[in-house]
Amino acid sequence: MKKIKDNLIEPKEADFIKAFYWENSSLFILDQRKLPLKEIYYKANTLKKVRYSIKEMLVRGAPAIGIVTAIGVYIGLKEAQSKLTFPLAKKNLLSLFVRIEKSLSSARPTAVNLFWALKRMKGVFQGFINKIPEGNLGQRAFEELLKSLQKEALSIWEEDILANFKMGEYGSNLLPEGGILTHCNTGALATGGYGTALGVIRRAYEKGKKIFIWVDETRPFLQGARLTAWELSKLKIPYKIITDNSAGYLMKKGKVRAIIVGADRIASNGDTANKIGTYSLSVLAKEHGIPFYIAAPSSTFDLTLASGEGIPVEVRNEKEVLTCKRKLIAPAGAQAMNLAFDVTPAENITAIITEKGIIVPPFSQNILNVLKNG
Ligand SMILES: CSC[C@H]1O[C@H](OP(=O)(O)O)[C@H](O)[C@@H]1O
Repeated sequence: MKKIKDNLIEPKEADFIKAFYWENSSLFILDQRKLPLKEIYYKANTLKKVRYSIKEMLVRGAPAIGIVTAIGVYIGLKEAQSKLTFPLAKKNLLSLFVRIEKSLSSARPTAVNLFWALKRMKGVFQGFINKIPEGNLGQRAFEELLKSLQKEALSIWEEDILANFKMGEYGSNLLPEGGILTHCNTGALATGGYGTALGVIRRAYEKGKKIFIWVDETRPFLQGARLTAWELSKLKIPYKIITDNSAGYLMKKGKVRAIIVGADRIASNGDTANKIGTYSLSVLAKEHGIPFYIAAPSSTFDLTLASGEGIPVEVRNEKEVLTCKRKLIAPAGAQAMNLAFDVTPAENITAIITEKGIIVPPFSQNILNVLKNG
């Protein structure tokens, strides 16, 4: 690979581009802000760079954010190692972990996968230091801790890919033939690989279903027009990009047989946070009697929440709405409200496709059953 400038490396060639890859203890993140025109990897080898890549959406998508967060915990500790003196007091190691956790948890608020991953990593961390009887940690023990954390992060990644395959299998049986509408990006770029909602679409197509995809452009970040279209082109799945405002009329004209989207946080009653515009789609789907599916792994559920009321909705910089390619598209001094997500009420959702099985209403009863016994 050639290094084109600090931390930006352009791959010579790649088969199916991954949202990120791990090489010599460094994380290379595909800068999704530059797709589909440029495929450039950002070398995230410090905690600050990992946090930056999540916050600025070089990497985005709930499951992908979770995996990168998990790897970020390892990178944060690895980076600190050279500045530590051993034997290291446990309390100092704990405060180092808390600093890393605080940094990553403030990157983006809505995708619960970020916090789920932090909790998984903290469990390994806590379990490890609890096994160290004395108050201090030697260099060798620290190396062992790093190995355990790296192993946990990589298994979170592998589990996600497997979950995608299972969701693809379950969901592809649900999808009808004909026009399928999807919103935002839920493919390999938003996950550990393969995709959630786009993984269901991909699997249905691989199984020979005659489907055609309506791709909501998904302003302002254009995850649909730039990322989903890019993935579908590579997969040779037929699609057309539509403006977000066209979805309703296509439904009225009978062009949409089903809608399938991803999720960033699902409450225990089935209320679901997803990219802004999802709620409107769900209302239109209900109006037109069109099935509305959510595809998400179990790591996207937040069972501490009774309903979607408690889901934090990210508000991003208004510049993302007011500009295009850094050029102002609104009058000078104009202001914008840049809600990055909305919450779809459970009653608008036909079914939630997970790697543990398909959850149907009443969600408040069935979510726990499927997630526990699936
Ligand atoms: C695989 S679900 C991805 C989920 O995340 C997206 O949000 P963002 O691009 O801002 O990270 C969108 O809500 C997708 O449904």
